[in-house]
Amino acid sequence: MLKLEGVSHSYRARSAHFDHGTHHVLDNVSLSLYRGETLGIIGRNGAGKTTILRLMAGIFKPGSGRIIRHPNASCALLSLGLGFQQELSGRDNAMLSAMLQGASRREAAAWLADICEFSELGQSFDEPVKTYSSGMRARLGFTTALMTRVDILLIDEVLSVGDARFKDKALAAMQERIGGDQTVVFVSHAEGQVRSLCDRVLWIEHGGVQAEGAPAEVLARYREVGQAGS
Ligand SMILES: Nc1ncnc2c1ncn2[C@@H]1O[C@H](COP(=O)(O)OP(=O)(O)OP(=O)(O)O)[C@@H](O)[C@H]1O
Repeated sequence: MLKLEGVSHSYRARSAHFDHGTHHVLDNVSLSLYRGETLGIIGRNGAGKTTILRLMAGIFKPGSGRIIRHPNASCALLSLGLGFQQELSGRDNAMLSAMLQGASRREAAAWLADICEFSELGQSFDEPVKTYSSGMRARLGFTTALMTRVDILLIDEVLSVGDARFKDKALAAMQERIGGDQTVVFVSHAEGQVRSLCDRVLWIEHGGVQAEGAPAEVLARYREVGQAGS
């Protein structure tokens, strides 16, 4: 569905600690994403997980290497920090999402009703998003994500916030969605979620892939190294 071939990515850095003002985040990373699988990406804070998702989504272009996406495969990045128009209400943001995905008027109306119900935002659904708490944003972000119909779903930590009851409900709904033929890349620090949702896991560190394989094995190695380093 999607392939990264020898991809490198750097950011401009203000600090002189970085190489001539350049912060090299990914160095020659190659990976393949297969149709219908859920690929987990783990790694410490700052390892480059979000950067990989943004490259996959086409938000960034790689400094070098190639990103090859299956022709006609649609792709959406679901991230809590991205995507909402702060001045608009939850409803208008959801409407915008539906329209961007080419929904008809009837589909959009059904979509709004579903988002309103699942997110349990009540009257706040019609308030501007800028007035939402982080948990409310998470509910809107997750629910909009859940209703999104795309070939490749890139999920950046959207299941990690919110209260415990909503998190359980969200996880169950995502599990059902992933169980179908949805192709997913799932970035999370929540090991339990990675283990239960993913078919395969990639561990990113020091600019490259440290390990790749079955979730239990990769998580065990990741934990071992984390403990040795602490
Ligand atoms: N826009 C940017 N400009 C400069 N540096 C950036 C930018 N975005 C990310 N970085 C740096 O690139 C590195 C990788 O960031 P990234 O967000 O991809 O990490 P991450 O693995 O998703 O981390 P986390 O687990 O904390 O979300 C970090 O050191 C970060 O400071």
